[in-house]
Amino acid sequence: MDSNISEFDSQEQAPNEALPFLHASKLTHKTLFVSSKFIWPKGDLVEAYGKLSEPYVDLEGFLKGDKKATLEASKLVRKACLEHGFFQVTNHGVDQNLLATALHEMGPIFNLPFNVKTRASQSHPAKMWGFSTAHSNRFSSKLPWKETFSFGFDHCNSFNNEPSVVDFFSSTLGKEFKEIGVIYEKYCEAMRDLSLALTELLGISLGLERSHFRMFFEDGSSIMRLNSYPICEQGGVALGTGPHCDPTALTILHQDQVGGLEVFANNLWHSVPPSPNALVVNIGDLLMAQCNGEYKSCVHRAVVNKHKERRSLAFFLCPRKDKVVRPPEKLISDDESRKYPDFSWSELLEFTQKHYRADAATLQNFTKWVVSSRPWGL
Ligand SMILES: C=C1C[C@]23C[C@H]1CC[C@H]2[C@]1(C)CCC[C@@](C)(C(=O)O)[C@H]1[C@@H]3C(=O)O
Ligand SMILES: O=C(O)CCC(=O)C(=O)O
Ligand SMILES: [Fe+2]
Repeated sequence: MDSNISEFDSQEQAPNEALPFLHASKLTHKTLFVSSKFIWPKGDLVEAYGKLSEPYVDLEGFLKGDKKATLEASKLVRKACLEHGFFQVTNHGVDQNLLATALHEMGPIFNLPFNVKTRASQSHPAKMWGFSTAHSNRFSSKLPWKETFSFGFDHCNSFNNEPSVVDFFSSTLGKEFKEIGVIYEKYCEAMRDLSLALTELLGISLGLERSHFRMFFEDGSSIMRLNSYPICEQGGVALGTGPHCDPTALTILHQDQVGGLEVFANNLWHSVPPSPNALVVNIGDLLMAQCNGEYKSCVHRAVVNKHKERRSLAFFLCPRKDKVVRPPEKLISDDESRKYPDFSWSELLEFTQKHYRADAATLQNFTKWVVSSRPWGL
């Protein structure tokens, strides 16, 4: 992993030469060549060894309040989180039509004309919302082979000064996108409800009050990201999203049936074939810090596809920005065993947006960065 704090600080904004290239490949559906900016180090390109045998957690009984089913589900979640931080959930209660519609409506969004996308692009590297093409305005190498559209979702109706999803769509994409904005607002509401329910399972699995994490997140403001991965005929050198842990707490990913998500476990990459009735869940850095490293933040990536465009929707659960991340006493044997400093979500988020490109070692490097800047240390 060659990204480091100074690289991000020192580089000037990358010229947008990637933009025409990506659009050229999309327009002609033929990849002319892969610009060197999209080529990843060989260490990041090691092929997957096989399929991941992650647990499929059936949530039906848990969501109905069945005590035995809840215990069973929490045991499966615990096993997955101790191993690699990744599992899938079935009977999750999210409306299948809403899931299908949210995936389908990504078409009109990503097929918008170039000038509309440019107007709705992330206006400044530190601004997270809107379109981004290969993050070419933020990075100058190892560009991800993807277009993204990101927006915020306030769990409690603009408590965190986030505009509503509907207002964001209308103001950013145009009034004709109001109805699509309603769909994504409903989608985010469903993801909020499911992710908060999952925090209860996580609390139970750690021997905490089931409300412990729910209370920490319920008045938060989460990140919603639509990912479009264009066809890349020259596979083997580019990556849709490079190896990383999500800096956030917990991610619920809904993917189409193309495939490309991979998880790093037992020192090997494993593919995660899409499962039509399941949603992917992975633990992020924030939750790993909240349990003092007991659960693993999932290392994952998205590989490119030579024949088909791939789409996914990622809901990243986040608390309020001023919330301080500190493990409960029950999970800390003594002060010496603290692996991470107390920090606010806004500190970690700002670190990933202004100083360090999130990768598979974000939390470790954030810890070094924080401890070096605080005279009292950890
Ligand atoms: C807090 C965040 C930063 C990223 C979006 C959310 C959660 C996932 C992060 C990300 C996807 C991890 C891989 C690198 C990244 C730069 C990307 O490829 O998009 C990350 C996101 C970001 O910084 O925009
Ligand atoms: O699209 C995928 O399969 C993974 C995307 C991802 O990991 C992310 O956006 O953080
Ligand atoms: Fe991710």
